[in-house]
Amino acid sequence: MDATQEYLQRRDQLVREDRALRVDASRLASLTDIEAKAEAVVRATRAVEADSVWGTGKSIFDYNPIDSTPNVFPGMAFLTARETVTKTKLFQMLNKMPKGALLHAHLDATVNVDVLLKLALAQPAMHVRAPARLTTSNIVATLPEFKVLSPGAFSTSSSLTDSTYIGGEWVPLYRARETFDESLEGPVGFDNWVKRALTINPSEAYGTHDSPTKIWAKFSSTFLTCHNLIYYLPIWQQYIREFILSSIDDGISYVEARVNFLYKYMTGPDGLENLPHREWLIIFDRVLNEIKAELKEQGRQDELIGVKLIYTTIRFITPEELEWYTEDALALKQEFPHLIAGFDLVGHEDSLKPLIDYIEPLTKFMRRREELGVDLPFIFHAGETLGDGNAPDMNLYDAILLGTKRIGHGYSLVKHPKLMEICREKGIAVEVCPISNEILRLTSSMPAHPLPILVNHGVHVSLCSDDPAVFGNMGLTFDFFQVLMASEVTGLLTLGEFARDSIKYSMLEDEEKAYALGLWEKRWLEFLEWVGRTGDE
Ligand SMILES: O=c1[nH]cnc2c1ncn2[C@@H]1O[C@H](CO)[C@@H](O)[C@H]1O
Repeated sequence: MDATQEYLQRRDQLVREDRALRVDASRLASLTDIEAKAEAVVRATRAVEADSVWGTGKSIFDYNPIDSTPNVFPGMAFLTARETVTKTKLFQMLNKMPKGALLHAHLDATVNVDVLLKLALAQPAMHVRAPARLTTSNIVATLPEFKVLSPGAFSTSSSLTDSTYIGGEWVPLYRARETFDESLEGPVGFDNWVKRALTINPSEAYGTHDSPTKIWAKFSSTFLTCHNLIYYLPIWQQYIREFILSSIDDGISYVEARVNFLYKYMTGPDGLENLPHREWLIIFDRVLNEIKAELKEQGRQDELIGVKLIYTTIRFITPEELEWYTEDALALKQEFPHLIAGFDLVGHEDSLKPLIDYIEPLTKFMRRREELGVDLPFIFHAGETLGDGNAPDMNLYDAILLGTKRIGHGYSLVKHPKLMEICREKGIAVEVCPISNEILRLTSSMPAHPLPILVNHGVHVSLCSDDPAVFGNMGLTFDFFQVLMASEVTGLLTLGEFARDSIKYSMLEDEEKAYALGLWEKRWLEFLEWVGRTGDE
């Protein structure tokens, strides 16, 4: 062997050793022909598009002081890349991939805003108002407010833009849209006004609100605005249906969705806000069963394993108030054991209460769980921060000590070698939300995201969309795409490993899990074969 050959061998060996802990290491060690072929097709497609779609075609020696061509690169900021992404061959391939489970999504932000608006417009009881008549000069600075009024109390007011509109008056939603003034672009202008309030746009994320705290102010306002649209039973039941069906369309076969139980009641068909949490679950169960029955009729029952809910409330409540919620969650779990998967506290970690502030009610909850023999695990958000040793970063220690089954986000986990080791040993997977982290300004783009650090340390992850209606990353294809573009080590088979892990680290019972994995493996194999064939075309 000559010196070069020997060097190359040592080089290969070092790379292998360095990558030995990776979550995909054992799978990559021996590939079937089908796996190897699909992997090669995806890598080749990515390489071509890295140039043809995401390249600038310029060398670093081509300096032009007034260059204004757009700044494109693989894994670039999602909101400016989105349209281009959807046109790529790679995206179209990934769209067909069986994704496994979606383990981290806040139900309030899971239905496309166009669809939500359409559902709301069909409800005569849904009203909208603004603090003053809307004009070209105030519309951008004004947020809509929605409310369901009781049948006897419908408003006769007809326009938000007419000179007769008195600020604060309710207008039926569909009428406010029909009468929206031409100077504000009529009904289309109305739709855009509502949609702007429910989503984050690129100029906010990358311009005016380019810091975690500023973008969270916008982000929080989207939840306040959409609440009254969603938590009206006639809409809610259609909303859930839409969420489940659109997830199936994206190749997701199982979901654990976080539901915000902060508000104690939802508005019923009579316009009264009086439906308690258990009614929500009764409806949820009904919608889920209807969908399962329809799928079965169509011979598609294998496309949906199920949907479970993670009980959440928000980290601004007092520790005393938390006791009400933990008791509520325990009661719901006892009544609907098949529907409730876990318990979590959500909201902006940087500014709200850390887990340690709730340690009394949380340990009391653990005792109560034991007494009642109820299996209701913690699945905590923790470490969704840029901080190092600050309160949200310290949430990671508490989440782990409290026995969390998974970690939501865990963005700062890579700073903690001991905690990563514990995650590895105890099988605590991290719900990584790549696009969410980028839009909420923790990372400027995907190449700067810490995901490869977790993967290289052998910490298991599942990729998640978090709040797709607000970010525009509906389904899981966008998150899988961004991750694939941002690493040369990660390939299709790594994505497959993430999908497999999303089922393995779900809260499904052992038997359900084995069944779900079996179905996924079957679809995965068909998908790999299909990808391979596209390489022959
Ligand atoms: O990424 C996140 N981290 C923490 N909390 C979140 C995130 N996305 C949404 N919510 C919280 O979930 C509630 C709706 O269910 C919202 O109030 C929002 O604050």
